[in-house]
Formats: sequence, C-alpha cells, structure tokens
Amino acid sequence: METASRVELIVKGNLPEVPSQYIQPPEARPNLHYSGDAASIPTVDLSSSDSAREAIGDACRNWGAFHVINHGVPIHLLDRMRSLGLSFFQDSPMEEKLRYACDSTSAASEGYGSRMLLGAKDDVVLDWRDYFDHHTFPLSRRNPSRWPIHPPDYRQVVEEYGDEMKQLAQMLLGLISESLGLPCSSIEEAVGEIYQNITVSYYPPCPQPELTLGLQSHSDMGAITLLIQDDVGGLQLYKDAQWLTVPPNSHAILVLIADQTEIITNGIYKSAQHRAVTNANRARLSVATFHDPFKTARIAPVSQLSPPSYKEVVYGQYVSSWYSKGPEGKRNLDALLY
Ligand SMILES: O=C(O)CCC(=O)C(=O)O
Ligand SMILES: [Fe+2]
Repeated sequence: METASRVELIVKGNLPEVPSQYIQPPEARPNLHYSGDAASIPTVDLSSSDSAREAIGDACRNWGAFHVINHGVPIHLLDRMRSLGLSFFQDSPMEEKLRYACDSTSAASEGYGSRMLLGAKDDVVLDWRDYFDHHTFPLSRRNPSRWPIHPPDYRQVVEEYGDEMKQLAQMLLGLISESLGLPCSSIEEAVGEIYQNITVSYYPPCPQPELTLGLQSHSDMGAITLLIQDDVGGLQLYKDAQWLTVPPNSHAILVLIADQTEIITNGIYKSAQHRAVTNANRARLSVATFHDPFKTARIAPVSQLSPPSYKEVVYGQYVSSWYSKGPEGKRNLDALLY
C-alpha cells in the first residue's frame, strides 16, 4: 500500500512555501497572468450526427479536443459525480481515505493516490494532486467494494457514470471514424475491448501556484478521454506553442483525443497535450474517464490511411514506458514515428 504523502496533508501543515519536490523547473512553470483565447475551443452539438461529424473532424484535426453538448448524459449525473468526488476528498477523515490507498508500486492501480509515475527517483517533480482511480470496464475488473462507501449512493453513481461514458465514447469513436471516411466501427475494432478507468483528481489550494503544476504536461495514453471539471478552472491545452485555459462549462463534456487514436488515424488526428495548473484560493476537482485498449492489443494505423507514419506498438509496452519514463509532453508517442 502507498505510504507517500498526500498533497492534502502538506496543505494542512500550512507551510508558506511548497516542498522542493513540487517545484517545477523554470521552463515548465505556468504563466498565470496569461491564459490565451481558449474561448475558441470548439463546441460540438451532438443532437444532429450529420453536422456533428463534420465539426468533429475539424476539431480533431485542429485541436485534438472539443466540448460536446446535447450528449445525452443527464446533467444531474455529471453534477452528482462531481459532488460525490468532492465529498470523498473533503468530508472523509484521512484514516477512512487511507483504507482505499492504491498500490503505488504498480501503474494506474485502483484507489486513493498522489503519485502518477512509478519509481522514486529524487529528481522527479511531483504533481500538486491527489486522486481516486476506479476500474470500471470490462465488468470483470469492476469491484465497487473497492470504492468509497460514503455517501451511500457513491458506488451506484460511479457505475452509472461509467456506463454512460462508455456509450458516449463508443458513439464518438464511430463519428470520428466516419469523419475520416472510414466505416463507423474502424477505430473501435482497432482498439478492441474497451478498458475504462475513472479518475477523480483533487487539487488542493497551493501556496505557490506560479511554481507548481497540478498535473504535468502530457497527452492521455489510450484512445479517448471524456472529462468534466468544476467551476474553478485550471485545465490547459497546448496549441500553437501556447497554453490555453479550457473554460469550465458544467453542462458540457470535454473530449480529449488520446495517443492510440493518433496512431490509428495515422496522425491525421492529434492527441491533445494538456496539463492542470493550481491556484492559491480554491480546491479544484475534475473527473477524467479514460477508454483504452487492453494490454496485449497491437495498435497500428488503419490500412486505409497508409503508408503508416507510426510503428506498431503493443499497448501494454506503451503504458509501461510512459509510467517509468514520464510523459514529458508527447515524447512517448513521438518515439513511434517513422
Ligand atoms: O484535472 C484535469 O482537468 C486534467 C486531468 C487529466 O488530464 C488526467 O487525469 O489525465
Ligand atoms: Fe490527461
């Protein structure tokens, strides 16, 4: 079980400065006085598939990320998921939280944790974040008894939320395939059985937001991520050599193209490079739902989009190297380019 310190405990210590392990090198520090014009991040209305398909194609080509509205997931479910996540971090005593501690020696293990990367190298800079990871698909991985028992509807809501997100992810993968002129099932067939994890991230207020990151720059490893956040804001997208803050929108779901979709689409669609910044005054919460291939899946560009620009990769090997080397933006993906 993990013994590493939680960010929440550091904050309780009321230190005027963050511990040195959380201080980013100068080139990675955020410029909090500038947040770009992210109002221009596309919003796709899913109420009509025909217009959505075209808008999704543009968004995937130019951004790798977009908001969806009229997505069919009840807004009260998004709100309940956010409030249950917050309740675990803010209302449960630490002793209770530690009963769900994840195993920090294995990648993406289920439960309550703080460190994303494996290994305990002294020079690794830590994220200003605590999280809870739930394994939700395939159903053989789903064991709600490993999730918080309070509030009483926690487990049932996570199950419902996972089911809704999977349906939406499948529909989006279909539209993304079609937007490239491919059959609807192309990307999903290339991915194979979907592995879904739901990660609730909690970013406590930080005494020195200008020196830290809530979550370091990365692109997500799998196929597609569906993300909701609260009204605090702090998620940033890297586009055209600038970091743009994604405006919170409580009704929308943010779609992030992840690395395997970049490979499968032969780089026509790019995965979104993103990070989270912290702030001095308010704790922030996000819920990311990852849809990934299984570990032995071989991922390569679809044959219709040849000649391939990326080497074939066994997904599990991609994940292992990501967690041991660290993301550093998109370097793991770039290493697969011919
Ligand atoms: O907190 C956020 O908005 C980003 C979370 C994220 O990128 C992740 O969990 O991979
Ligand atoms: Fe991410």
